[in-house]
This record gives sequence, C-alpha cells and structure tokens, in this order.
Amino acid sequence: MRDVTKVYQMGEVQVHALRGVSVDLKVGGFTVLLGPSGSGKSTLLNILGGLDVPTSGQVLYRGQDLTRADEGELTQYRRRRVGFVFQFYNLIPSLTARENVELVTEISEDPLPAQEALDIQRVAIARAIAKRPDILLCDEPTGALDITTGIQVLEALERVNREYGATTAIITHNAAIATIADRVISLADGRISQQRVNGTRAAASTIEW
Ligand SMILES: Nc1ncnc2c1ncn2[C@@H]1O[C@H](COP(=O)(O)OP(=O)(O)OP(=O)(O)O)[C@@H](O)[C@H]1O
Repeated sequence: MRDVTKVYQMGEVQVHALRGVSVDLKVGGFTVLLGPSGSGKSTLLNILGGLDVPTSGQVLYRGQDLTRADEGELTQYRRRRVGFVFQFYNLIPSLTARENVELVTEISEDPLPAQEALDIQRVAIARAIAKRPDILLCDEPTGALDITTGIQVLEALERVNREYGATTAIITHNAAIATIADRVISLADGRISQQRVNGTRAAASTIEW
C-alpha cells in the first residue's frame, strides 16, 4: 500500500480515515495493527482486502494494481486470495458449521477439504482459510471473546500462518497480542505512528491480558 488516503463524505463533513499510509505485508509474515478506536485500522484492512477502495494512493498485490482493478477483478482478488475473519464472525446461523465452510469451498478453485479446515478449529477461521488464502485478514478476532477462547483463536491463526504460510494481518486494541506478531504497526489519527519488528515472536499460548 502506497500513500493511501481514505476520505468518507458524511453529508457536509469529510472524515479523513487514512491520511497517507504506506504498508508492506511480507509474504508469510504475521502483522498486528494496533491503535485506538477511530484511528483507521478497519479502513486499512478493508482496503488491503479489496472490500473498500482508497480515495488516493496505490494498492499493489504481487504487482497487480488493485486501485486500477474493475469490480470483477476485485471480486476475483477477494474470492481467490483473501480470507477474512471478523469480530462478529458473519456466520450464517441457519447453516451448520460444515455448510458455512462449504459456502467458500464451493466457489474456490483449489480449496481445502471442508473437514480439514474445520479441524483447525473455530468455524469463522475454518471458513476464512478453506480457500487456502494467500492473505488472511482479521478484524478484532478476539474482541468479543473471553481470554481462554481468545487465546485458542490466536493459536489457530498462528497455526494457519505457520502451516499454510498465509500472510496474516490482525487488528487489535490489545497490546499484549502484539507480541505474537513479527511486525507491529501502530496507527493514530489515520497515520502510522510507529512500526516495530519483534526479534522473537511469543507463542499465543503464553500471552496474558
Ligand atoms: N463507512 C464510513 N462512513 C463514514 N465514516 C467512516 C466509515 N467507516 C469509517 N469511518 C470513519 O473513519 C474513521 C476511521 O474508522 P475505522 O473504523 O477505520 O477505525 P478503527 O481504528 O478500525 O476503529 P475501531 O477500533 O473503533 O473499529 C472513523 O472516524 C470512522 O468514524
């Protein structure tokens, strides 16, 4: 992502959600995005995942300029390359766990068997990884969970990153979670306020909050 800005027009008011952000996600890396409410984390993640488009700047995926892609190309990018996990999971309650995962495997070119994805744990994660995404984007995946369940979710994400090599980025308010990443990007008021590299990554099972 190069010099990305995002301005939302709310009637007369302009909201500057991102004010010139450049980010590189390393292939196979594990990045945590930290920052207070309203700092632009979700906007950044949604643009990386092709769910939203920037007002200016460029988003490049392996040389493909997503900011020049048409709706169909963006849909292909989201469908083939990106797995999403949201805080409230966006699962379909009337379907079984397997059926929620099969929604994805049925439209993917080279999916995991639904059961293999489910064995990793947690339906929302199973659904996100079932397509074997290159990029796994998670918006507050532990936000609504107690600590024990939150750590299980982080362990599952850690495993997906390690075993399937998915380039992973997680949004959190929780600074303790940053220790499991290899890179931590802090946002404040639509800008990157700090970036750091963790020399060693903590195992999700060892963190506390
Ligand atoms: N669709 C939208 N329309 C108008 N304003 C928006 C929209 N989405 C986000 N914003 C505004 O953009 C700014 C950044 O929001 P964003 O959701 O990216 O922040 P965040 O860091 O993810 O916050 P949170 O941790 O509360 O989810 C906020 O001021 C927010 O109100």
